[in-house]
Amino acid sequence: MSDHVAQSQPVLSMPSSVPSTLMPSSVTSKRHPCSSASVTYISRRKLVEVVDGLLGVMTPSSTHIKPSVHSFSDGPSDELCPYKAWLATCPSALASFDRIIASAQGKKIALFLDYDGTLSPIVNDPEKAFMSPEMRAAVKNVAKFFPTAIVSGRSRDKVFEFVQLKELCYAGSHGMDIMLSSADSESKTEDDKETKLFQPAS
Ligand SMILES: O=P(O)(O)OC[C@H]1O[C@H](O[C@H]2O[C@H](CO)[C@@H](O)[C@H](O)[C@H]2O)[C@H](O)[C@@H](O)[C@@H]1O
Repeated sequence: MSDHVAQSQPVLSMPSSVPSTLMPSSVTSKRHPCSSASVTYISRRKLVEVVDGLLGVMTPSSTHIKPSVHSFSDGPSDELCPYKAWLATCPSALASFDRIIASAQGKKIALFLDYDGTLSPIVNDPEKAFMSPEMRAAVKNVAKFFPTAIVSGRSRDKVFEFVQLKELCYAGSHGMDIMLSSADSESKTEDDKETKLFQPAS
């Protein structure tokens, strides 16, 4: 998350493709005073509702494999257990939702999601790591409010094949291959589409 122009409320950019009829009353869209961009103001209650909906669907498929104590602990003292020390500095985002919401205040929010073990359950056959319709709907919903990207070790095409949401950005091959959202590209020229869709990694 990066600092942004908001004063008391989070300020989120909304894709222009979202019809105003779909916007709940706690979300308003206004022309940004300093540019032609449309800026969406979302209430804290709505922010919690939208993100909480995604987390609710995501929690069961998220991998929570606690490493064996034997592989990490050198002795009986908790203080010596590297896994616990690591957790203290890198707590689970799913268990830190309140802190994340608090620190989102006044920031522009973008959402970066992993695919395997986050949006899909871990299964034996990688070709069958399907995303549930509920998960797809939850991700589609958050993408109405925040720029949303999936970053994966898989190829970009494979992740798109599973997810099938044009409104997202996709980074495949651990970020080496990036495709921006193509949801609003229909009206653009072929040159513009090429520039927008295929961004070389730097
Ligand atoms: O960066 P990610 O989106 O987390 O991708 C990492 C790897 O995901 C896939 O493998 C993992 O999921 C498989 C399906 O559930 C599972 O069978 C495998 O054990 C997991 O490691 C994918 O097959 C790999 O190519 C990705 O690098």
